[in-house]
Amino acid sequence: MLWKMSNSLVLKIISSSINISKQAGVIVRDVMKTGELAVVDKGINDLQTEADRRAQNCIITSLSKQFPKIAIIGEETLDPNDKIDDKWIVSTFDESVFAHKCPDDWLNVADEDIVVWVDPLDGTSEYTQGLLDHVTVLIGVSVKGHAIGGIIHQPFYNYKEETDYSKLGRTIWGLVGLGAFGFQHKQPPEGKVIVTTTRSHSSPTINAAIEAIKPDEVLRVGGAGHKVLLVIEGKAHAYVFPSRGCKKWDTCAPEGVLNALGGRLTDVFGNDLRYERDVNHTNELGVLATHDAITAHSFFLSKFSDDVKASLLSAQKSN
Ligand SMILES: O=P(O)(O)O[C@H]1[C@H](O)[C@@H](O)[C@H](OP(=O)(O)O)[C@@H](O)[C@H]1O
Ligand SMILES: [Mg+2]
Ligand SMILES: [Mg+2]
Ligand SMILES: [Mg+2]
Repeated sequence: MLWKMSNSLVLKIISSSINISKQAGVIVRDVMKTGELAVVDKGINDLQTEADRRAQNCIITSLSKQFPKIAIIGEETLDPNDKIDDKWIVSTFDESVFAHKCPDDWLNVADEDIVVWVDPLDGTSEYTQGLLDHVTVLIGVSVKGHAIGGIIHQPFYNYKEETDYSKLGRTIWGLVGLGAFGFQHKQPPEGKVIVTTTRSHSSPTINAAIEAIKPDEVLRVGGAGHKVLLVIEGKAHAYVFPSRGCKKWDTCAPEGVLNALGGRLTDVFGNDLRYERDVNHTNELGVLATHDAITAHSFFLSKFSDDVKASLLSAQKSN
């Protein structure tokens, strides 16, 4: 098979990132096992633990060794003298990815058009509180500013049933043109509206926006990756976050997976998020993610009032 002989750069990045995300997941579980989280307060309601630091080091070192010419942006600012253990550097590929033919759009992508966005541990606050299924490792791939694929690794998946730490975890990945793998894609229930939103960064604007939707159920959970998992597994129709605060490394991988499945992630005005290397890291105009790019997305967009939009614009101006 010809494509096996010449795997594209994009497929190689996805394939390598799957194995890297699993190693980051091992690190995240191991730090939790030691109980020594070494928490650093980065700001209001914004924590960093030893697991965030070690996992980012593992991901960025591994990716940049394999792909020295692409841009890689991670959430954490690390001490450059912090060297990592060689055993954490991943140089293998998930071969199952190469069983797929690379979609034509990604066959000839140049290194300089790629930016990989890394959130080594999404849901840090929930991690410190023992809400372990809210935690994900996110590696998102963007091409010319668009999220086209990503990996969402959930290191503690099944932790309530499985007591053997080494058997925990699952890895979901997707690429536009191929679809998404590693989970059961389900449509949310018809005849009712379920939204997922923040549990720890609520505000009057967010609450007003949710009330306007008149949902039957609101799932208040942590983690951007986790909320998008709820959407793609049919547990929620939409992830609604009309507020600043969520960053490009929170949204790139989930958006890549959603895009691969026919869903959509935009700001509250319906504009695509941009992922070029020099963009503002903050998603200033909020986030809306839905399971269906056309009908559901327009439905939820139509529920954002002028007041909600004005509040985001004025917060953007004052920053
Ligand atoms: O990677 P961390 O810092 O844990 O990422 C944060 C997000 O930045 C933040 O938007 C999420 O907020 P909500 O859960 O309140 O939506 C937070 O859970 C983490 O994912
Ligand atoms: Mg953080
Ligand atoms: Mg995050
Ligand atoms: Mg993080």
